[in-house]
Amino acid sequence: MYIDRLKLAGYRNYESVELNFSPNINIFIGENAQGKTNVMEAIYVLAMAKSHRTSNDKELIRWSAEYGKIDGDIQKKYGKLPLELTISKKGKKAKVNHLDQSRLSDYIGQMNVVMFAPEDLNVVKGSPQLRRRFLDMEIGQISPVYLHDLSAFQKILKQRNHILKRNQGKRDFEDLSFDIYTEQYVSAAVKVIRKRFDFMKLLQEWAAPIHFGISRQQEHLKIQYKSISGFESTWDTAQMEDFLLSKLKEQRNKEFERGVTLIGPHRDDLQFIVNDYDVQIYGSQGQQRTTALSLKLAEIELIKQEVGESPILLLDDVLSELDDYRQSHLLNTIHGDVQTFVTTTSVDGIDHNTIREAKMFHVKQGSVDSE
Ligand SMILES: Nc1ncnc2c1ncn2[C@@H]1O[C@H](COP(=O)(O)OP(=O)(O)OP(=O)(O)O)[C@@H](O)[C@H]1O
Repeated sequence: MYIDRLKLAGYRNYESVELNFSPNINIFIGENAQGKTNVMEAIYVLAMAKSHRTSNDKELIRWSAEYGKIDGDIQKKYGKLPLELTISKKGKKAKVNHLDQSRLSDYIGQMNVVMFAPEDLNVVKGSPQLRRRFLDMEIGQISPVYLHDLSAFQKILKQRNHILKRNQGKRDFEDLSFDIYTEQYVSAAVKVIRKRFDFMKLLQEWAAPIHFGISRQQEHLKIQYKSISGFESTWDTAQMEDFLLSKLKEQRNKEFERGVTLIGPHRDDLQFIVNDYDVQIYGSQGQQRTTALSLKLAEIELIKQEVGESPILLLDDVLSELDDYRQSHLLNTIHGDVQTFVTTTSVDGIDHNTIREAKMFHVKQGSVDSE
């Protein structure tokens, strides 16, 4: 799939702009703080109904505007798909094919993007929260059911935490409604973890050979889902539910002592193993970078397989950061098949053939000129 046309109104530093893209490579050049990332972000938001760099939607609205609007035409195998997202102080409204969507979780996934930005390097070395967010966003793109399950889980977690907080410090607390919440919590938590396990397995299958290639046949990458509950990936749903319930019983007094739910997908993590050691702890910066790149390339392949179309690739400020070998590996993988957006302050350090083939956009203070 590719995005043909994008129109921004009242979005970040854009008052109003309309852009037509190449289905292949599009390069956005400009000095710092001119609005290059804002365009990448807008494409991402159009796909995910959420920014990759803030959870506060109000930041997306231009300072002087009442609302921000992103609309774009996506070309898919079966034809054109117009998407529209309006962000106001009251919330977000989405349209597919000019028709209002009542639920955002039904909207997400119409258009698939893979974003690779400098902060993605933190997926390996940053906090577990970043890795969980990575997982949730990626699974959500290919599985709307996952987004429903995740929001059901978050709701029940909040309710359960509320009871724990209200009764914090009590020992041997007995309450029927808490037991009912716990049962609902277990079933919602296991649904989320089950899907994460399945996704990780698929991602690992794609990422391992890609990583082997980028590391010049030197490194074997393994990605593991680290469940705080101690689940095994081979367990079925019933085994997981029994196990989680018994763990929660064991931890009951501790949970009331702390006033929060201590076990579940909100505490889980991912682990990246290269040649039997943990890259997060022992990996060099180059190895962490290669791992992050392998993950992104694996995501492209995974989306192709699951959705049946290539996602759109957004490379924000990272292409010139990669050495020649990694850059050419990336460009060979996507060549001619994946619509790609690149932002950069200078074309120095970017492969000449890529520049020759690309449509160039010059960005200056919220206005864009194309060549
Ligand atoms: N809500 C907003 N309303 C108006 N302007 C905004 C808003 N949010 C951010 N900006 C402006 O957008 C500009 C930053 O744009 P952007 O993040 O796209 O930079 P960039 O061109 O990618 O630069 P860099 O190369 O440094 O990453 C800044 O000038 C900032 O003040």
